Amino acid sequence: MSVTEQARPIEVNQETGAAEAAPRMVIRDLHFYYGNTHALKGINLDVAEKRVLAMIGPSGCGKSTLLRVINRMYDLYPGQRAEGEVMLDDMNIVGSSMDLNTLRRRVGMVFQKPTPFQMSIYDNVAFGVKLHEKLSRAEMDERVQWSLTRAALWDEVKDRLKAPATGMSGGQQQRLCIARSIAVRPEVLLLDEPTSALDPISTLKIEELIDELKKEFTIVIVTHNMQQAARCADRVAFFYLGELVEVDAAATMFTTPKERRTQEYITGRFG
Ligand SMILES: Nc1ncnc2c1ncn2[C@@H]1O[C@H](COP(=O)(O)OP(=O)(O)OP(=O)(O)O)[C@@H](O)[C@H]1O
Repeated sequence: MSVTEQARPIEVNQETGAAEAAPRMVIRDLHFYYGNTHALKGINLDVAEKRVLAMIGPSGCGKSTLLRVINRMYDLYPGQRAEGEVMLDDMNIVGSSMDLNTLRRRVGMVFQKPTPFQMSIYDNVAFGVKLHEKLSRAEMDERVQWSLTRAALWDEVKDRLKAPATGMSGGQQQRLCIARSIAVRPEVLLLDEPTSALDPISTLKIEELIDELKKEFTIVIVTHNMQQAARCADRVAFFYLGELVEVDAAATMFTTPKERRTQEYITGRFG
């Protein structure tokens, strides 16, 4: 039996005995190298469907690297390589069998700093959709509205869809980037410190949005903010020096972590 097959059974919560959500993505024995730097060391992790998984850990522990592997962004850089499995259905993202266009449609990514394109609000959202689908004008209008509504932005921008996206506030730009990502209807949404450049009110809006989005999408968020992880995540994974130290339900992780290093990190003793 392969390691992937072993991972398939639905997890059971040890305390309640209830079945957890089935894994949408299954990561097995994943290693990543930047040249000679061994940045991820044998990661095993299930990402449950329509749940929020937060990845936490001190700077340099490999959180962003893991997101980059899931989206195969390292493909562009010679000298960077991944070994192991990141299974989405029966496709290994790390292998070259999944074509990059398909991967980008199925797995969306939002970065730390808002990165709107130099085009109108409407075109920002429609851009990725045009690459993957042939929609009529009316269908595209509907998709743009659907995405902006889900990103909690529609009411703020519906009267200025043709205005340049660069004229929006930082918080609005970040919600636009989320709208752009979900417009292609990905299965998994990766958020790399999505609120670190935002003010508290915009941060709160994005956190509320994450709570809504998980009804339809599987979400992985990297955050340095423990309160944010506690507020948004169903499960939390703690990384240290390229290893996954511990993963558990958010409530358990922040009250009774099993490992001393986790305890020290979440109580602010290092990192
Ligand atoms: N382009 C690169 N070339 C070489 N080493 C890199 C590169 N990017 C990251 N690393 C190394 O890989 C390790 C993991 O880095 P990564 O950026 O994934 O950490 P992180 O946990 O996301 O950190 P942060 O919280 O500061 O963003 C670190 O040791 C880092 O120095």
